[in-house]
Amino acid sequence: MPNGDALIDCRGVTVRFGGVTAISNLSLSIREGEILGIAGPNGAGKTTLFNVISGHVKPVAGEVLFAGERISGLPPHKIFQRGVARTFQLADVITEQSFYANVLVGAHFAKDRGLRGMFRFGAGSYVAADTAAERYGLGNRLGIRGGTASLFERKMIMLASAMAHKPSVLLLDEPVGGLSEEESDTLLEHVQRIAAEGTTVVVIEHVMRVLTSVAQRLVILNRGELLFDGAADDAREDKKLQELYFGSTAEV
Ligand SMILES: Nc1ncnc2c1ncn2[C@@H]1O[C@H](COP(=O)(O)OP(=O)(O)OP(=O)(O)O)[C@@H](O)[C@H]1O
Repeated sequence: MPNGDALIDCRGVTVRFGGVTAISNLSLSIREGEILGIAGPNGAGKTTLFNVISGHVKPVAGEVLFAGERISGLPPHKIFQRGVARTFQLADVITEQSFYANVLVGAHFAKDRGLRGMFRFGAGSYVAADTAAERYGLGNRLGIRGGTASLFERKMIMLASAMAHKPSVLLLDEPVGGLSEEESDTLLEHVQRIAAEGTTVVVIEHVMRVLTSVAQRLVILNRGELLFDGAADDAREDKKLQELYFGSTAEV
């Protein structure tokens, strides 16, 4: 359960791409232990927000704090090593390497091993990769080449490698997009378990009924600004949202 402390604090974050303002002076706290859902129409700035938190995009103004320390400005691998892991909207794997090697890479680079340790997989990485591969249902396909993985398998490989060293925060960018109902349910069960075991989870998802089935709190972005921040149950009652979001293109 959330204990209410802000684990990630975005303060006045602005991101621009040329003339496009993707995020505009956004302040948002992600509380320790919660599952936070993020929704919003196409181009609202959801993925950009993840990119700022994970260090893939630098804000032109504002800052991001993790556990009270500024992480904006750090490179992505340093932020990952601090305990902020993520998955990507496009489920990508190393196609020429096995399922196992893909997970092992995540397990290895989740820790800062210094210059010498960086080039050698140690026992700790293997143990973490073994455990994560088993946990995320990859145990009987470890030797298979990544390039042959189905969409669901690619998503599970990404999840296993993000989770191998039990990060404090997991950012999931449209984790169930393209999956069958059964595959979505399996993935969402993993998400619930990850949260129950103490990792703070942030999920971007378009389909509101998927989002409200896992998230206690919802943030809705529109044109880079915060449109709603509150209990998932209250989102449907919000008049502004009904007009701008539920009434238009969003699948409910
Ligand atoms: N690397 C980039 N270069 C230029 N413009 C970008 C870049 N990344 C995002 N944008 C623009 O920033 C805005 C926000 O994009 P973002 O991908 O964050 O939205 P989103 O809410 O995740 O959308 P979707 O639901 O379609 O994934 C959009 O106008 C997008 O075109």
